[in-house]
Amino acid sequence: MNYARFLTAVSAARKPSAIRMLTELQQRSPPTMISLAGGAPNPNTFPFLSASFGLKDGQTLNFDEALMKRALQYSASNGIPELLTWMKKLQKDLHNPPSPMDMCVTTGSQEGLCKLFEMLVNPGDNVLLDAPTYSGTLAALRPLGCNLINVSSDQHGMIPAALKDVLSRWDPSEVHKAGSTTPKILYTIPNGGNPTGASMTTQRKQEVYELARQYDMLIIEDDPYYFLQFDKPWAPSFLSMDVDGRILRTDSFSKILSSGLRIGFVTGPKPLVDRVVLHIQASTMHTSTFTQLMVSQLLHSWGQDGFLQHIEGVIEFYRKQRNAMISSADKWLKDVAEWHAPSAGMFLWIKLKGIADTQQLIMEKALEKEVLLVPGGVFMINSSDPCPYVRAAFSLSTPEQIDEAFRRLSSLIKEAK
Ligand SMILES: Cc1ncc(COP(=O)(O)O)c(CNc2cc3ccccc3n(O)c2=O)c1O
Repeated sequence: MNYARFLTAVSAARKPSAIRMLTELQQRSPPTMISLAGGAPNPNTFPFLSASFGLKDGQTLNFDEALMKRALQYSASNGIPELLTWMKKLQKDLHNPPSPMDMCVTTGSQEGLCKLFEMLVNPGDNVLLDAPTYSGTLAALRPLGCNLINVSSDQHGMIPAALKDVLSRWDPSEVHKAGSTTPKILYTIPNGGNPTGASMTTQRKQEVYELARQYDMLIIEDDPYYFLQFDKPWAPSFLSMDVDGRILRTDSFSKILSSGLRIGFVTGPKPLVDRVVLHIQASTMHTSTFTQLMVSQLLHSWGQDGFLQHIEGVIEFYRKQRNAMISSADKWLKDVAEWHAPSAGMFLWIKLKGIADTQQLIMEKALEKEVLLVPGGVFMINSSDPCPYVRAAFSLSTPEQIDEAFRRLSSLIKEAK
């Protein structure tokens, strides 16, 4: 594929940082190399000596003096090699991408999304996505001055017929013409969508991918809830069907290992991942070496089987939480609201009957009743559009708290009518 047409002028202008190149050259050099090049600080001056991390399975991870010095030092912009190697094998084993792919570590998938959008989206570009969608994505896209076009979706994700209808405004044979306004980017959250909890069927993914081929679009597959799919087999990803090299996938450890460690990944064609890394070089330089090493030590100690075994425990937790929320919704909300039980993720998308817009109800009445939810307008392309939905997360509250929260929500809906 020719990726040049997808890059913004800013991204195309990025050049490797000489200093970062030297750092990486030094890190690849034999120990006999004497370097007076890098402006890195001397770790012997750092006050930290060592660290050990107690794990819930009884194991301990240790940073001895030598490892601690490395953990506290600059590292490669695309990520530390041992973490990248482990993750590349996991991606290959889980998705078996049919075309060559590269990866880089990002500070959360939020950084990955932000850098992908800034690499690909020019002011005035038409960008396709299925709203309601993650508010962090809207926050990253809106300032870029692009035209966000909604593609209808339902509890099974983006509707291919709706995408076909939106794309019918353009002639696929003119996609590469200068000045073409045909969308180049499609963004979607394929599993346990935020805020809808929707998961895309395999059939729909295949149809959407074929339309992306027809109109030569890239697909950004934002998939932080991939490991929170409650049922097996896990749905095939867009990456697993990417015969052309048009998928840019963002993964995250936030929902399965830690959100505060800020570890995410971008997976995609090397020419595009390289552009993201050039941006990292000029912005954060790299994700924290310390947290990368901490996670890498854990993953190498667990192995892939241990990692997937941990995931099973996480899935069971969220399945129980989802079941508790659905049971409380059935008990308190069935006369005043509608919803679809999610098969992944941590969110329930609830439509309040007889309420045109939930903003005021949630931001005023619900607070009085001491129940906090997110009004649906937050997730819409036009946040001022009236939205009868609210997002409820079943990740943090106990089943008892969820039940009481829905009792409060039920009473305030009845009072609002
Ligand atoms: C679809 C989708 N894509 C990317 C991300 C970013 O995750 P990262 O890997 O941790 O950077 C997310 C995280 N979503 C949220 C985060 C959050 C953080 C503080 C407080 C509230 C938050 N709420 O509500 C969220 O939905 C997401 O849902």
